[in-house]
Amino acid sequence: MASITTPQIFVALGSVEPALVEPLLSEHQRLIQDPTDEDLANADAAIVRAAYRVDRELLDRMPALKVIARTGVGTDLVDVAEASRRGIPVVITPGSNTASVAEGVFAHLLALVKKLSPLTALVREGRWEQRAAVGVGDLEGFTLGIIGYGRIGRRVARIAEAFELKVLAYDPFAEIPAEIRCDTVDELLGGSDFVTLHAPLTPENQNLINSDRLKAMRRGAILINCSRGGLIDLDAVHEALQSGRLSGLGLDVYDPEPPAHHPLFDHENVVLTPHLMGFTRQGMAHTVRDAAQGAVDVLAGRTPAAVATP
Ligand SMILES: O=C(O)[C@H](O)COP(=O)(O)O
Repeated sequence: MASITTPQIFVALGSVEPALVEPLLSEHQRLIQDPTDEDLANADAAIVRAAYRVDRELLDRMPALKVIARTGVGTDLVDVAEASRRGIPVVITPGSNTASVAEGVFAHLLALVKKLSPLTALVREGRWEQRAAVGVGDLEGFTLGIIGYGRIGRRVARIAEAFELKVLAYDPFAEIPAEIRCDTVDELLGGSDFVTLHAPLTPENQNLINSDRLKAMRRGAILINCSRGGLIDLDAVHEALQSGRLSGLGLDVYDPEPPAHHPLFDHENVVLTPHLMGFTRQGMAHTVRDAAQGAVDVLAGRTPAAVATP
């Protein structure tokens, strides 16, 4: 007589492409998008997108959960300590979208320096205004300050070399070559024409870029944030754009997401994307597959490639 096996349930918290997950699942495992309360109650594994909060209350609703798999490395919205207290590992996917995010930083930076959005608008309107070129710059010879020197920060530094940018880096936890290392955030801000953030959102890093820090920046600097929205104080940054302290701002991340409209969104020297510099076609394929594979590994009793520590 054939035995009846209860399927293992993978719930997607936030949208994931089924075609990336399903090939990794056995015939006794199934992926559920938009899970109901009952699906959550039966879930063995949760594949969690960046903007989805997994707190104590949600964990209570998933009593059968054996693994959480985050698409990416940022676990600021996952209560890793509580999950670990319940014996639930939190799989992460380091490296899966490093190139995507690092390239995204340069997409924002180049769009701002080369004024792509306003110039596109001019040509679209039939206005051939080459005098606008006086506002268009280059990267070569300027200094890029990188706050957070993990995988993504290091990748940004490598790409920066090809543009012949000078690089400075600050990270209290990472090893940084002496010739580019800054000992304080203010030292980095004061020495940089462009600043990009690659730090995790922790209680200490909340509003890392606030009005005092903005005063430490070079006049006319450009700020790019493709890490976590909570790292910057948007009101202070808006003021800095209006006063000319900042000449450009590139944002991929917000707090909360999706964000309410902020007046700085209307500023012409701003480039805005909806948290997908790490979730490009390629970034999505790698992060979702790595996360799903990690969950499959845990359920099979294998050690996953990487887990978050509380
Ligand atoms: O889930 C996502 O949206 C992507 O993996 C991006 O997440 P990240 O900002 O943590 O890389």
